[in-house]
Amino acid sequence: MPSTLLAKPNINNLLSATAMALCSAFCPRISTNFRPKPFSSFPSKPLLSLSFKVFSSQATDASSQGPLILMLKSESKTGLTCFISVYGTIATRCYLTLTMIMLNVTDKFSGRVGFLGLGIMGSPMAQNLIKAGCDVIVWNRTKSKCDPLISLGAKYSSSPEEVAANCDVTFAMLADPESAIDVACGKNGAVSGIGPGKGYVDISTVDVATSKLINEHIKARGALFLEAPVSGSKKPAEDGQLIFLTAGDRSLYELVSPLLDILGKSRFYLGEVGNGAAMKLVVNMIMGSMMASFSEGILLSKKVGLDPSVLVEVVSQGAISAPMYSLKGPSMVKSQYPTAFPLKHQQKDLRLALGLAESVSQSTPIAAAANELYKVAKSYGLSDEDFSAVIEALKAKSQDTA
Ligand SMILES: NC(=O)C1=CN([C@@H]2O[C@H](COP(=O)(O)OP(=O)(O)OC[C@H]3O[C@@H](n4cnc5c(N)ncnc54)[C@H](OP(=O)(O)O)[C@@H]3O)[C@@H](O)[C@H]2O)C=CC1
Ligand SMILES: O=CCCC(=O)O
Repeated sequence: MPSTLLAKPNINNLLSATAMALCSAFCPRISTNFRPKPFSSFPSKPLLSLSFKVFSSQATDASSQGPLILMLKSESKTGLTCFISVYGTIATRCYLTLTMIMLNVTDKFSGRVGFLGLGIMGSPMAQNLIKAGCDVIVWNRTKSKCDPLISLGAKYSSSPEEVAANCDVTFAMLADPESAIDVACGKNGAVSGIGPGKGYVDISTVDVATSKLINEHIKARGALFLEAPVSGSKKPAEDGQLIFLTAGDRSLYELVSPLLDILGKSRFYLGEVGNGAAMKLVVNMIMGSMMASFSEGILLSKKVGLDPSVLVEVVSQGAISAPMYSLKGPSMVKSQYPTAFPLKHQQKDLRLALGLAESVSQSTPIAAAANELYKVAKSYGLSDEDFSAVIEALKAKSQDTA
């Protein structure tokens, strides 16, 4: 009997793994093609990373038709107690139902939260915090973008300095290294308002040096710093399904984890400041090259008389399938690029990733070629289109050479 199962951050994986492990332990005769019922009724959001212990069980012999009842209990450091019951009936097939009851949920952040930068990503993130009941103060360079959030209950402050002074923790979601530095360290920047006992969480995608610089300024004021760039785009931001790549002050990470869990589906703590930025740039370097390569494939398939929509379908069923291809492919085939991740930001990330590679003499010829293509796309005025519009740069290149 397994006495301890370490749960992964995703609750569905957790429940599936728990069910399967218990099932195989208690029901040795269950056929190998056993399929558990989908756990769609369980929350898809991560709740906690927990260790489960069997605290009560009643199982009949696997060969009988009787019920299997198993209770697991876990208590987290934050006082959350979680019970999982597993019921099974063994016959020709086994049906499993998992029931999870969450009790004594105390894992929440009660301070005031600042949010700087209300673009494509920042707006839905701030909105999710407000909807979750957080006390939020917003600021954005273009003030009108604050209005929808103020209608939802946010307060407004007229500078990053004021936001940081009035909040326990301040998040920043800005375009690039320059704006991240300006908003944090510039005139009336967050650094001027922050102080001991407060925290600054930069979720913008920036390079390692920028993150370290902001960290130093925040630390010099006696406050705490966490970098926390995100994987996931507009829709995951709206749905609270982002992936956080955090690094920096561990105590601030622990403090804001309940907020990250409102905004995201998982979070990684990667140690020293710079590791989160580096991880994010590596991920986006891969993504930028993938999109450039996918664009070439779509155009080549069309040139040789194939239906690119069929290519998208074929790709989606094979080993190279990726949500990104299924999501963007159909609109790319129609030459439509509704902006979720602006092309200018993808090119910025490739540029920064190439800098990172240069700093350690790592060869990245594919990313370098992709970067050139995004630069061409920018020169065609596609900066604010979705990054999938990079395909237009290839269309133009083929015309040049025809
Ligand atoms: N969109 C996406 O899918 C994802 C984006 N990211 C990253 O998140 C960050 C934000 O992205 P996204 O929301 O898409 O970008 P947007 O371009 O939609 O928003 C950028 C934000 O930065 C502000 N800003 C830009 N320049 C300055 C400046 N000089 N001073 C003050 N504020 C400034 C903008 O203010 P204003 O409204 O006044 O222009 C706006 O609030 C970027 O680093 C991006 O790479 C990460 C994951 C996914
Ligand atoms: O930085 C942008 C990332 C977009 C995504 O992860 O889908």
